[in-house]
Amino acid sequence: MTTLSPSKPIWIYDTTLRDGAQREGISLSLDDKLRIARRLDRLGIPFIEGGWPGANPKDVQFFWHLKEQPLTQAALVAFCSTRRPNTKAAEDPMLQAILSAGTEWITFFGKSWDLHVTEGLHTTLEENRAMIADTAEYLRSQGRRIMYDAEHWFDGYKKNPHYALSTLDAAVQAGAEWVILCDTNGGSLPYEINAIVRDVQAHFQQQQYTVKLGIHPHNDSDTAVANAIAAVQEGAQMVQGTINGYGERCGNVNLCSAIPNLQLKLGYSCLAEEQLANLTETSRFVSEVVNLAPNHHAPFVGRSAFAHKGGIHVSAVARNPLTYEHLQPEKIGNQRRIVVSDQAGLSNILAKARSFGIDLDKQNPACRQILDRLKELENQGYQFEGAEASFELLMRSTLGQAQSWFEIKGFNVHCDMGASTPDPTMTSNALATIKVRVNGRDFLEVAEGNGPVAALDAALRKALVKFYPEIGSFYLTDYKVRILDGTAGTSAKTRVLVESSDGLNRWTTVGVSTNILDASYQAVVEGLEYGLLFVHKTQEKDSSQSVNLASFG
Ligand SMILES: CC(=O)SCCNC(=O)CCNC(=O)[C@H](O)C(C)(C)COP(=O)(O)OP(=O)(O)OC[C@H]1O[C@@H](n2cnc3c(N)ncnc32)[C@H](O)[C@@H]1OP(=O)(O)O
Ligand SMILES: CC(=O)C(=O)O
Repeated sequence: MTTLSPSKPIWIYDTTLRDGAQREGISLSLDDKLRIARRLDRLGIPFIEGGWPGANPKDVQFFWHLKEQPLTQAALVAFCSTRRPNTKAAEDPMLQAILSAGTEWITFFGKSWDLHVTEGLHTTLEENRAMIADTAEYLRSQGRRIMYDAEHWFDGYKKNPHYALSTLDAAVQAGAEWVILCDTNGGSLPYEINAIVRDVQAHFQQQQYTVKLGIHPHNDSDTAVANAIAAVQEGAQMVQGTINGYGERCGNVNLCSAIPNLQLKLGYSCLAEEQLANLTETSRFVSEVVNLAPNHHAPFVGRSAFAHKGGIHVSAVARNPLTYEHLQPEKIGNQRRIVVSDQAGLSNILAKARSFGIDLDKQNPACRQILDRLKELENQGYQFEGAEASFELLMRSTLGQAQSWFEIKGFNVHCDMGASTPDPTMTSNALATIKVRVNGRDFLEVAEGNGPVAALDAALRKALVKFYPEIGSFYLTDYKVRILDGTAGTSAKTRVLVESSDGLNRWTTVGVSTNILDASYQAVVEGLEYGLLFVHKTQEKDSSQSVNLASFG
């Protein structure tokens, strides 16, 4: 079991695999669930809720897999509801399925709000209390440890505090070790959380309960993180939430924000310090597995969370990062980024040069030339913040450091779009001819493609791969087109962003023209040039390292 520092421990309970999977657009396979569980286990999350065994075959298999090959640190938790009204807990098939999952811990949820009891469950207030107590007692009698999720706690308490508190009494007196107050509809604001958690603490003290308290906020009012913090400040010791805030409707509390706020700002202990530095990677891993694009602007873990764009900011951050950063990005495994755009100043150029391994000094007049060229091109429609490879090529060419790998002497693309009903078996409808000069000699190449850009790209590679075999491993991973002046109709200027890869690294280049083919051509050519530059830079670095090592040998 995970051990936390004794100073102000907060138990993090992850429900990405259950409540997170209730988000529209997420559909996890068994393998996805297992991969996420193991990653959260490595991160040191103490409680991982795996799902609702019995609700679907996948969740049954998930618990079965983890029974065979258990997690190493975390306690795996099975989730379910109370028994059905007017039945016996021992005869409830759903509770039998939960027990078969074989976990030490079980979380079950019950109704706190009288409206839900009478209108949702269609039963009496008394029977609902009995359902809670019987479920806890039965699961306890089977040797399990119990957490009780008080569904709709805050709404229920606001409407009928006396009845709501009596449902908690039922759970605690029947042996629940934790009571978790759920803001199920996500409508509460932090001041309400403060006041209500304080009332619950007072009630528990009066009853001399030793049960521990947790919070499970949803984000419908965009205050889930603030609500979790408010509850913790009133004495809650557990936060139930999800990675990246995934969850039904607007999501659950985002653990990637709650954890660093609690730990780095308020001095609570949620994760081991060295594990906190894996939070960014975990956030991105989970977004990859659930197949949702990461939110670049997410606080703490987003790609842009520490990205500086304005020249004034970059200049100050270069002197002292505290000027525009609320904490050190490395603490949660993120990193500072400097973005180049028409909002840049010389400081952005210098910072970028450093990151490219280019030795550049503010006194060098080329520095201002690069900045002016950047602003002029951005004014024409280029966008370098999303195309850093093109910016490195621009910088090197202004500094006279560009290597001439090849020169395009001309190209021609022919598209055959004549057929009124396209033949689905036809893989090619475009033909590109290109003349390229390499090492002082001209070469003519022809290639087909299923579109003009594909044909041009194929012809170019065919001409170059003889000289630069590494080009054989480059491929296009993304192609984006944006119309820059929408009112100009089909004669509008277009910006094309091309992302290329060598299987390990990715880089993006940009082209702008009123002719979409010309814009694509610029971006594709720069993609190949940058790929060659990158491969050669890496080889030089590797060989200089081996020379250094040899000199130590
Ligand atoms: C706040 C939360 O996030 S709670 C978790 C919500 N998550 C899910 O619902 C996902 C998993 N759910 C499921 O797979 C299914 O809904 C199941 C297997 C649980 C139940 O399926 P079904 O038997 O077909 O019932 P259905 O989904 O239509 O309705 C839910 C039933 O649970 C009952 N129920 C709701 N809350 C509770 C509770 N706390 N205790 C006992 N029963 C409850 C409802 O009254 C309803 O009963 P009814 O069938 O007698 O009308
Ligand atoms: C239990 C739960 O997920 C909720 O009330 O939101």
